[in-house]
Amino acid sequence: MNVQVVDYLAADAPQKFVESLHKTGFGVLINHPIKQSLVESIYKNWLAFFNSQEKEHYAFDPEKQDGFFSTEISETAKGHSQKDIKEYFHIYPWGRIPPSLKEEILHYYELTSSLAEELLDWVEKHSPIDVATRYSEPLSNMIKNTPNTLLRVLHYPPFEGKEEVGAIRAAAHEDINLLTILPAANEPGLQVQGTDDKWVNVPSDFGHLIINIGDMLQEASGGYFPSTSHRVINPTGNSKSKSRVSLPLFLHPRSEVVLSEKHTQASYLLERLKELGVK
Ligand SMILES: O=C(O)CCC(=O)C(=O)O
Ligand SMILES: [Fe+2]
Repeated sequence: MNVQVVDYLAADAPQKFVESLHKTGFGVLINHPIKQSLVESIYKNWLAFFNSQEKEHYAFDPEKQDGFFSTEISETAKGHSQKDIKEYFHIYPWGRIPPSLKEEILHYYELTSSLAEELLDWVEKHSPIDVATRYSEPLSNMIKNTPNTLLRVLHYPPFEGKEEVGAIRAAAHEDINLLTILPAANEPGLQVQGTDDKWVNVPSDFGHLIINIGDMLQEASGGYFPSTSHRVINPTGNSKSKSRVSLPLFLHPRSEVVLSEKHTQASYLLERLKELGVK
């Protein structure tokens, strides 16, 4: 398993990046257009929010799925019995967002969503012809004007010694969506599982932009792009006393977009949520 670190500005970037996605389900970009100062500011401002009581005013809406999800109701990965050790806030442009954080986070949402359109064009252009003919419409089109793309601000709290034995920050899982864009977190821990089942660290230097395939692109590409398992392991040493903040953008097609002969975005999502027992 060798996740490539690709220079976004290099002439052969699209080809190298898409090859890494095909082989590992992950690709990492440097020299990309998302400013590190913006990411750092978001981490700082949202850490202050998570450390305040204000979050309690935004308890998540079970129907709409926007708002704050506490550690008590945090998700349990498929096939696992313990909750992940994390809390998070789900941002949709149409959803509830704390007013003082709104402008910055929506700016980030727009920037990364438009970068995603370019990256989906790269994926399409470098898909083998028999794979590309499966796409019901251009991949970048699938996310145009979508209300379904979700930005999750994640806070993994410092360890207090009271954590349940066996629980981890984020248990092994695959993402359900088309593509995920994730700036490197402020602390390490992200790992991906290779075809030999071994876990390897994803290159996550501060400033790296990590992109991974979700189940919907695996479905749409007939398995050519694998939705690989990943996880966030627990901190050791000094890192135990530190919060970890991360910011995955889960790109979702519009609900009516056809992914495969079997599924639209909506039917696929419903099937997966039923499996997870949340619908
Ligand atoms: O926190 C991270 O680095 C990854 C989070 C993740 O994989 C997820 O929320 O799906
Ligand atoms: Fe994930």
